[in-house]
Amino acid sequence: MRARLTKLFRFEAAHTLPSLPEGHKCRRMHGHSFKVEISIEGEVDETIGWVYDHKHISKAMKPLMELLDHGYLNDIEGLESPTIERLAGWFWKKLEPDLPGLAEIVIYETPTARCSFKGEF
Ligand SMILES: Nc1nc2c(c(=O)[nH]1)N=C([C@H](O)[C@H](O)COP(=O)(O)OP(=O)(O)OP(=O)(O)O)CN2
Ligand SMILES: [Zn+2]
Repeated sequence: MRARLTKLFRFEAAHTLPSLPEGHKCRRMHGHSFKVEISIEGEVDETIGWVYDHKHISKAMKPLMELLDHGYLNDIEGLESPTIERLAGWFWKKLEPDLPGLAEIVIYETPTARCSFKGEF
């Protein structure tokens, strides 16, 4: 049996989008309550009944959450122009080495806007 396992995280952060045209409201510094869904896929271990302990996802995310939460995203290496697309790619590169079967990352920037990414660079 194969299954997909998803863990949800959230962080608060400020950003600007400096590449946008002069006058665009997103060039002004502002903040979001970001939500991040990390999904892995794999075979379910027949004895234990899980793909792997979702604690592994939390452990891999901990240093990233500490870096991002209440931070200014533009100051973080690789996030100089922090759209949700860029954030999704950034999370993928950071997490892939530690999370076997990483399948999808979804970033919510507002209640109505999200980006999903499956590792296709
Ligand atoms: N493709 C993307 N488009 C936009 C991004 C992004 O990362 N990728 N980001 C932004 C800004 O961060 C902006 O702050 C988002 O806020 P807003 O435009 O107000 O978003 P809403 O979902 O609330 O927009 P409504 O259309 O008013 O519902 C902008 N675009
Ligand atoms: Zn924004």
